[in-house]
Amino acid sequence: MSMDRLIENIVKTQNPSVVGLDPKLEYVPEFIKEKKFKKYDRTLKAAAKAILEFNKCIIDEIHDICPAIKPQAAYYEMYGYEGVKTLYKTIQYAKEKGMFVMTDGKRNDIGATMEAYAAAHLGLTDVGGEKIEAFGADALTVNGYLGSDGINPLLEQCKLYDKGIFVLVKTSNKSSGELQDLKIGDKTVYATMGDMCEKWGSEVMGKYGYSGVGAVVGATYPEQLAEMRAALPHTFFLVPGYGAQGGGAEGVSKGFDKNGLGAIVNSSRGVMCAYKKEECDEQDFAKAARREVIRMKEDIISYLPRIAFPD
Ligand SMILES: O=c1ccn([C@@H]2O[C@H](COP(=O)(O)O)[C@@H](O)[C@H]2O)c(=O)[nH]1
Repeated sequence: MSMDRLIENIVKTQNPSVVGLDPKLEYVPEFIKEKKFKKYDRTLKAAAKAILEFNKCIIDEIHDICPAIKPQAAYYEMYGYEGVKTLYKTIQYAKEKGMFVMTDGKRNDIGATMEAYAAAHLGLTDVGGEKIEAFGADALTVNGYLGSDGINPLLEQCKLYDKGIFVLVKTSNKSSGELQDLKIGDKTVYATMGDMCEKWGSEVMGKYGYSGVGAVVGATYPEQLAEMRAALPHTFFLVPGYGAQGGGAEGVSKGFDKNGLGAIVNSSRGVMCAYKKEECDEQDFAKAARREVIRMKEDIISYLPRIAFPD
């Protein structure tokens, strides 16, 4: 199962964190932008090329110490088809370097449309009998609130092509409680969605005790992370909200199990913009990203047992 590959990368790097590549053009150093503007003018193509160079430089610096990247599709779609091409190239580049790639697309729709999303992001697209990889991520974030019809097509692709999904359970944003904290009987909506993840995941169990169906639980809600960790023993957590959104290492430690596994913590702006925070030479942006990945890893693992495969 793809979550096994993620776990193996985490154990190898001893790092339970993922770098979010959400590259707004304003995060890209001037020297890269100027080079691309000179060649392509101020066009979407120039922006997309600048972002690709930015991403590749960061991946080159971190792939040996970081298990995964999480490109957020919105930041590529905003640059049109050129941006989408950069998303594809970023995914392929990171995979070539051995990183696990989770595309943050938060997709969902009715079953028939979901089959198309599943083929696009996780499986293969049928072109007159030829099966072709469209984007080729290892995992995709999804919205489970349409129920099983929207999840089953993804599970099919997960089984066929060794892929995974992360379902929104308790999101990191301030207003997440407006709906997710409401009660259905004596259970919250997010806990109900968590239970559904365990059920969906039972079809795609991996060898380390976690299934191919993960859950998104925000770093900004440590109590709920602890509650979900106890309630969902087979569900791996993607934990966004560390750093820029205020989540901290002690809080996120509640999402981990006794082997230091069970969760991976995301930081996007914190890593991409580390060079701005450090106020170092912008030519050093990728090295600053590496320093931030190391700082974040040390911060998180200081609250965890040594990361190891389960007995
Ligand atoms: O509940 C959620 C789900 C997804 N996200 C995404 O994670 C990153 C966070 O970026 P930072 O810069 O580290 O704050 C971003 O892609 C969000 O779309 C989330 O924040 N919360």
